Amino acid sequence: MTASIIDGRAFADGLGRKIAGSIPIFEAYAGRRPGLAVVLVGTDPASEVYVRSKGRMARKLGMESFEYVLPETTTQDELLALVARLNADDRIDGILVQLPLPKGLDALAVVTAIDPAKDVDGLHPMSAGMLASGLPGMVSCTPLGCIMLLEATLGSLAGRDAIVVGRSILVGKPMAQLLLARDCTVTIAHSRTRDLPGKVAQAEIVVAAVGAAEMIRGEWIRPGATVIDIGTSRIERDGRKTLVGDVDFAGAVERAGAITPVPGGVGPMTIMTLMHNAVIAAHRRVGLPEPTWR
Ligand SMILES: NC(=O)C1=CN([C@@H]2O[C@H](COP(=O)(O)OP(=O)(O)OC[C@H]3O[C@@H](n4cnc5c(N)ncnc54)[C@H](OP(=O)(O)O)[C@@H]3O)[C@@H](O)[C@H]2O)C=CC1
Ligand SMILES: Nc1nc(=O)c2c([nH]1)NC[C@@H]1CN(c3ccc(C(=O)N[C@@H](CCC(=O)O)C(=O)O)cc3)C=[N+]21
Repeated sequence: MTASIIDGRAFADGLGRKIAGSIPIFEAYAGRRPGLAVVLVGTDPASEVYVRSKGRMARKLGMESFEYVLPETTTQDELLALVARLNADDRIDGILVQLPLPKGLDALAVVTAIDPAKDVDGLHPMSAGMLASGLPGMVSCTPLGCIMLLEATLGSLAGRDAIVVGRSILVGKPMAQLLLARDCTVTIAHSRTRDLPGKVAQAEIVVAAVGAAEMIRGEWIRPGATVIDIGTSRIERDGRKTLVGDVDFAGAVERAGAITPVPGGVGPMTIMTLMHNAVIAAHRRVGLPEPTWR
């Protein structure tokens, strides 16, 4: 069996067209465009690329983009002051603080300072609690994009056995919550999990969010399973730098029913679901009914 490839880029393009279509309607009502603020502290080159592409996409869809690049030496108080200013700024509907932060800065304290109504990353404890309670809060972009890809591939997820490898606040935990809310039976694996290969082998849905290049081997995959690869690692292969996922793609593609590639799978969806969340937040903030794009 050779897996079908889940084309995250094409799916993201389609979602982007729908989001762009809703923005003139918002603008006519609110008298402004939805605004997204992205904050980057320090000069990590990969983060700079992502922050720039987020700003570019926001403008392309017709939103207003506010980008803040702060020096590595920024203090906790300075960062909190910026967050407070963004919270108070009515032109801004969504705030994303790119993680990880430089050493010495307390990410949880910064994230907790964000107005939950503007928490487009779904990182605030209030957002996590809303998700766990089944209430309409902001849902972390990456897991949201993965759910959209899974439902587009499989239809209903109800009753399926799913494993999420990784339990971070940004990715693994909200991913597991979203699968649970769609009536999957969910296993959450992490660095202390025993017999990961055996547990992966039972799953009809495998979501990998570890950050370890190709650690999930093709032989582990249950034949016909749907594989969503969130990980992105830059490695050197045959003397060239390449971007690979957490899944051994070449092996898994021989067994899976469907699989996301890296690049071109979850990554482009993450950027688009960030736009999605910013536009949803904008509608909620001005009291407009939320558009439904699915
Ligand atoms: N494509 C995209 O849009 C995005 C990609 N990413 C990528 O996804 C990956 C994960 O990101 P993130 O969740 O933030 O990373 P974290 O480092 O915060 O979390 C990694 C998780 O993997 C677990 N883990 C580590 N080693 C193993 C192992 N050997 N076996 C099983 N589990 C293990 C850790 O377990 P423990 O809790 O026990 O330490 C932890 O829960 C990264 O590569 C990141 O770059 C992230 C966001 C968006
Ligand atoms: N607060 C916060 N929220 C995040 O969502 C967040 C973050 N911090 N820190 C870093 C991770 C990583 N992340 C990615 C986004 C897009 C691609 C992406 O577009 N990848 C392309 C490839 C891009 C390339 O070639 O480098 C793809 O997979 O096709 C990847 C990774 C968001 N993250």
